[in-house]
Amino acid sequence: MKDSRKTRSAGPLTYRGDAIPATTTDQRLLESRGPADWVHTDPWRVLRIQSEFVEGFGLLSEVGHAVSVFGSARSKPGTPHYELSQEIGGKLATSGYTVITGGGPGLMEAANRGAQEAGGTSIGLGIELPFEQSLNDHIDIGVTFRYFFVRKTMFVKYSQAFVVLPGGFGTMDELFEAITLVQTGKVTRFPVVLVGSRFWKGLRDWIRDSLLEEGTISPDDPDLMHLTDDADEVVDIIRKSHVDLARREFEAGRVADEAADLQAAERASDS
Ligand SMILES: C/C(=C\CNc1ncnc2c1ncn2[C@@H]1O[C@H](COP(=O)(O)O)[C@@H](O)[C@H]1O)CO
Repeated sequence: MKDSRKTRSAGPLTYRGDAIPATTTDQRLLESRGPADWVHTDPWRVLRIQSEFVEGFGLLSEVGHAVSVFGSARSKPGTPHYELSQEIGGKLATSGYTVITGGGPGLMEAANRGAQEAGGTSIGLGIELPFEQSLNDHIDIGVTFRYFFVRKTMFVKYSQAFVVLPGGFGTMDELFEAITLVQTGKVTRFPVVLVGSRFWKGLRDWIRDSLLEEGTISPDDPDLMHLTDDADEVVDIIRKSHVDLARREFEAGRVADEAADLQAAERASDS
């Protein structure tokens, strides 16, 4: 027999008779303005962190093959490193790679600028900092993160390679995070290319003379980083590794559309 009591739906829920709440969910949402201190609690932060992942994945998941370029926020236009970063951004773009940077000034801006001027896609993953700062003017797609660790996940997840130009603590942090992920096998798919042999020589020597000597790294570990001064070589290293990876994946039968990926990588390598 049909239930003749009054009925109320609340989303997927159905209430009948005395079970019907006095107010609707919307009414409660719109009317209540209780204490606001809960927005500064960790459970709320977890939701904000989650929403940053959602925004980042949503924005970047349809971006094609990409390379992240890191380097000093302080280098000025017209300096040799700025020009080299701009050239690298341009060459990556003409080779079909989207260029991703931290979206800030200096060598990030230079790489975005090079990519944009070459007609490629230029992405900036900015970070909220204690001082006022906006994304640089050479970005086609940008997002600003609250949390460094969420932003770092985006660089690694959506890049085919890391290119690291001279920089300060921020750049070192990005370099060593990438190298640690490669060393520990958390990522297997990308080369880390250091650009600027004069700048990086001291670090390379220290890695060999101190870390290797002390046995705190393995003999092969110094080779996890490529070193060059040449924009064309940066692109060559990345393409070769991309083709090798696509071939390995294809041979392992891992991804259904890897054949198309391999062809694309080989085409890029031939161009
Ligand atoms: C110092 C100034 C602005 C800083 N603005 C930044 N915006 C975006 N990303 C940044 C910024 N500063 C550091 N980063 C990240 O670290 C790397 C550069 O840091 P470094 O210490 O300068 O080497 C860079 O790759 C970013 O991802 C005002 O000019």
